[in-house]
Amino acid sequence: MAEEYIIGSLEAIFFEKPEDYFKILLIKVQETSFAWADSEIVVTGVFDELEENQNYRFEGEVVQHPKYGQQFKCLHYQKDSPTDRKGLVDYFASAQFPGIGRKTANKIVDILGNNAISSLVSDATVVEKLPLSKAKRQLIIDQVNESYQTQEIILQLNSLGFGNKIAFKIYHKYGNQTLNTLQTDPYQLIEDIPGIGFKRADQLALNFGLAIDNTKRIQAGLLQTLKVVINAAGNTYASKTELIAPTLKLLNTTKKGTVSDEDVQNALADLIDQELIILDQDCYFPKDLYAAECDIAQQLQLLQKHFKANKYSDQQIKKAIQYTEKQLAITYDDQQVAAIQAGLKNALFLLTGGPGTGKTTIINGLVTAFAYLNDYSLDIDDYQTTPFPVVLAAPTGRAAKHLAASTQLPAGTIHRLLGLTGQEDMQPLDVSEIYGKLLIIDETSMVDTLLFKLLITAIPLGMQVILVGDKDQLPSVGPGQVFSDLIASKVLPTVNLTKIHRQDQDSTIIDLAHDINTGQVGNDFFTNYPDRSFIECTAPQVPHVLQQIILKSQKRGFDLDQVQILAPMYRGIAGIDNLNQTMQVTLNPLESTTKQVIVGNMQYRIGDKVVHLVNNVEKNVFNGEIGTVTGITLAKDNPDKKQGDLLYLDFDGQQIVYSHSDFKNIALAYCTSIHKAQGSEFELVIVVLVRQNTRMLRRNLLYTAVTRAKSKLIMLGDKNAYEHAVADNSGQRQTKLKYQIQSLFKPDSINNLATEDDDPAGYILTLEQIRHLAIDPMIGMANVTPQSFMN
Ligand SMILES: Nc1ncnc2c1ncn2[C@@H]1O[C@H](COP(=O)(O)OP(=O)(O)OP(=O)(O)O)[C@@H](O)[C@H]1O
Repeated sequence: MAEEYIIGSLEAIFFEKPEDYFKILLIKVQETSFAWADSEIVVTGVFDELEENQNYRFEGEVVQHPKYGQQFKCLHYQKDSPTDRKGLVDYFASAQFPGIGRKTANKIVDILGNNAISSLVSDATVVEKLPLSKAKRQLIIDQVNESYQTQEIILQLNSLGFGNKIAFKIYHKYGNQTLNTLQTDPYQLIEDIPGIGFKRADQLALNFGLAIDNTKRIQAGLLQTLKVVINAAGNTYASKTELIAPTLKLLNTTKKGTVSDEDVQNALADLIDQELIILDQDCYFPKDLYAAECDIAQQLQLLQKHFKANKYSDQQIKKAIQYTEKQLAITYDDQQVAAIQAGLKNALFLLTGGPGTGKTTIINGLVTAFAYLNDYSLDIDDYQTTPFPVVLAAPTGRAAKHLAASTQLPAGTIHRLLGLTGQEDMQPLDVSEIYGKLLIIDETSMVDTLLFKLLITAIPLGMQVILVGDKDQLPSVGPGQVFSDLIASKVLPTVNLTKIHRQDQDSTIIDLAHDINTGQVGNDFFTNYPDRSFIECTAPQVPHVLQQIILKSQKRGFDLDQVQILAPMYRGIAGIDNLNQTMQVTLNPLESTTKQVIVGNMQYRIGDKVVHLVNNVEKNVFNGEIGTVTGITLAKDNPDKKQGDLLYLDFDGQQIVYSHSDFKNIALAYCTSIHKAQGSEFELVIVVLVRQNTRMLRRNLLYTAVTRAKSKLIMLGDKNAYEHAVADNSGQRQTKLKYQIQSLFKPDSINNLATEDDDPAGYILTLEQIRHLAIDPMIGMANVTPQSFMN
């Protein structure tokens, strides 16, 4: 269909969404290619900055909006440059060209003719024909370029396959150097423009005829490989071997020539010279991760240096602990007392321990004792004008809520604390400074190197910091293993809690977690207890067995949100994707009247359990949070067709409406990855490990999965997959943070309280042979009622 057009001036911008340049405009019509009786028309589309009263030419089509009637949907637009004598004279004599009056404007049009603007845009040297001062000539070129070159460049970017949204981003970055940059160094776009990766830049480069062995291409290939290798392994650096071969593979995919090993080695040396890759003792770092590890170590040293040691006497601390014990009606054991003392005495203190060892109990104790020593009120209402002295934060929304509930104090996510939206395209340079006297971070093992760097550099000197976590859990999703590196440095005050305090007579889950942690698959590993059972089955049997378990658990009173299935991988018959489909069919089947929204190969229906995949501070939902679909409006029933289908989601009582562009941020959550469940706990956890997952199976993965279970645990799958997981303690990542810290701290200068793990209280029991599929998965859970979980 031929495109229609409108020429008209901008009267008003009704609506705009700056993040994706979408706007709704009211245009005063001058000319149209179609019949239009009104003097105005509404135009919608993606636009860069527009000037009111300026004439534009819009190309596109007339559409019928169900509510607002006929509108013009614009696909391309440009400033409509005057091409008649009067328009041109008005233009050059306007306020845009200070110092040029009508007389000079007439002269300009005499010399350059009615095509004056296009001549100036396409060839700046024509300005020399004008009998004007150098400054005025420059003014004319600058103004004309600013007004008219933009659209030329956007049109060219469009013709290279960039949509308007990304084209505007590119143009804003490079201005009138856009086309030059694209032709000479398209790989620069990977660094500068979020959304452009190596593949797209390489396509562009090869189209522009860049040689296959061009140094910039090889360097971009190396940087891309480094990024991929690091993200896949979670390390903060790569070895040379990890870099060279995959880079060659990446670059030699075209038939236009080959890149040699020597070319890659030379390009690598160049990148090191330019400090775009940092080489430190055979380790190749991306510069941001290298800098982050150095900055973390330095900031830790600064915090330590500026901390007023011996602020409180031993006597004062003793008194504060006695007060706290009385206040909280508790008697701390020796380890716990040591932890509270260390937290009060040091600039930075690390507290680690497995489930039930009293981490939360100590956070509460520390806050109470700290407030007592400093005579601070812990009543938030007393802080209308001054910041609350104790700042509590955690890496996920759920962990933050848990922290707030267990301390009865305000707690938020680290992102919110730092003023990050969670959708930053790049590592932000600045974050909000933290105000307060004591900072406590829970679930620190989930914080990656780059986020930790932002956090630690936002802490004012003099503020005390307590990092709490379980060092044996999975490390962060992003590169690094900050919490365990800090502990492993052995130069920072640390207490490793080993005594289990949870007094649950029948609970064997915590013992199992501790066994896993010490690498023991005792004979009772696969035994069924009142609170846990194991069902042996192969991958193809998993979906059916799970169906039976879930239906039974429902009969026994477990709500859907109390039960969580966890698996390590997405693909395969026992993978997360297939298990979600199976569970959806079982728990929320499609019936003739069911409304559903289809997104790729996923369907969402009212009642479905969903997980949020990214942090969204604006909507106050975070990566890993689990919610429910509570409503659906299908596009066909939505008067505002532009919105398409809508999903109404409930995250912990918070209602959020999601339209099409948000759907990529959610997934079904009957089954989630173990990583996504970090920082959350559920009454009943069902873990699925099968032989196909062997590549992923590590001790810390199974430990993290098992410790998500509050009261019931069902393990499902291949016995040897579990045995393999327990045996494989190779979950350590490659980082240099530990060494960076050690290089700045003298080991003897710190009062290191790290306690070695006690000898594991081993349960050496005989292996019970189970005829698993015949076993009731809820074995031992017969007396469970919903009330069991209410207390
Ligand atoms: N000294 C103590 N005396 C009595 N009970 C204690 C003591 N320390 C901890 N507890 C109890 O032990 C249980 C576990 O403690 P807490 O919740 O602090 O551990 P945690 O390490 O935070 O566990 P998780 O990581 O599983 O949440 C709680 O019920 C707590 O009240």
